[in-house]
Amino acid sequence: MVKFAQVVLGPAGSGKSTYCAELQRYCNDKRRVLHVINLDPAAEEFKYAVSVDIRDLISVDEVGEEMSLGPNGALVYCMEFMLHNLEWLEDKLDAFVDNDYVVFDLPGQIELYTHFPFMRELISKLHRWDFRVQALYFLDSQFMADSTKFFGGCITALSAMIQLEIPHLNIMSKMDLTRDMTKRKVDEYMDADIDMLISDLSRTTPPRFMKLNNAMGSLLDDFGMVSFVPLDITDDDSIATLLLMVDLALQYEDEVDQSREVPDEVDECSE
Ligand SMILES: Nc1nc2c(ncn2[C@@H]2O[C@H](COP(=O)(O)OP(=O)(O)OP(=O)(O)O)[C@@H](O)[C@H]2O)c(=O)[nH]1
Ligand SMILES: [Mg+2]
Repeated sequence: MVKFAQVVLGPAGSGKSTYCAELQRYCNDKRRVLHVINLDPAAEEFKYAVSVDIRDLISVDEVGEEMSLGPNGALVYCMEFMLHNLEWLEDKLDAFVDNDYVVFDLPGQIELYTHFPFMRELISKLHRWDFRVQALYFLDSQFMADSTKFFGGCITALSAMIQLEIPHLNIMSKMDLTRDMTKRKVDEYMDADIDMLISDLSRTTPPRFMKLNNAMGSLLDDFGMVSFVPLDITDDDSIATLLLMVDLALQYEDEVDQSREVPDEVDECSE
């Protein structure tokens, strides 16, 4: 029995929850079942139908009040609490059937993926529960404003990828906000030429950082971290292209086709 999961991560405000909502709408239109799981214990409202909500287990507000923790401490506590009570999540996910497609909407505090082992442990559990998992790391298009920002964003994406050790796609979200940029400029960032980025960076940083810039550049290049899939949430073709890429990576269609074939075989046997 196989299930499929996208984990949607990235900095605060990068468009993760909006993507989950739009992907759910798109899948509903195509009559494809998609469950969205909210794993943000500080979330306040949703634009999607929530199938599982971490706030039914624990929320930042409760923890903040009862333990006198600030918002980030409370968030870390909530994630730890969930990890210690993973049977709660397992029970909920057990209700889904073979080939169901699940999207995890995660909090925007990137230290949860880069400094703490929560996500890594959660993903290893998902694998044990027969999920094929794909990470989508969101950066929003304002990260293309300059190469310093872009570099910083790529480094956080790399850090998350190394921590999680699962198939990873970098997504450049909010592409509807880049309509006044030339296609050439956009293409330059979607599949960035590392030498060009480094020389751009060298113009804006003091000369003593040159070696560091070069080292970071070749690190990002080695991991293929400077290429992005553009996502314009206002365009269904853009959503379809991204979904197709993830489906191919997860071999979703193969699995669905195979399970469609099973009843025929059973019929043949019973004849
Ligand atoms: N123009 C535009 N705005 C967007 C897009 N996606 C999200 N937004 C806006 O950006 C803001 C943040 O979007 P969210 O989807 O809440 O971002 P998030 O990554 O879930 O944020 P956190 O949960 O705080 O980490 C909201 O005001 C959205 O309406 C997009 O594709 N285009
Ligand atoms: Mg969100």
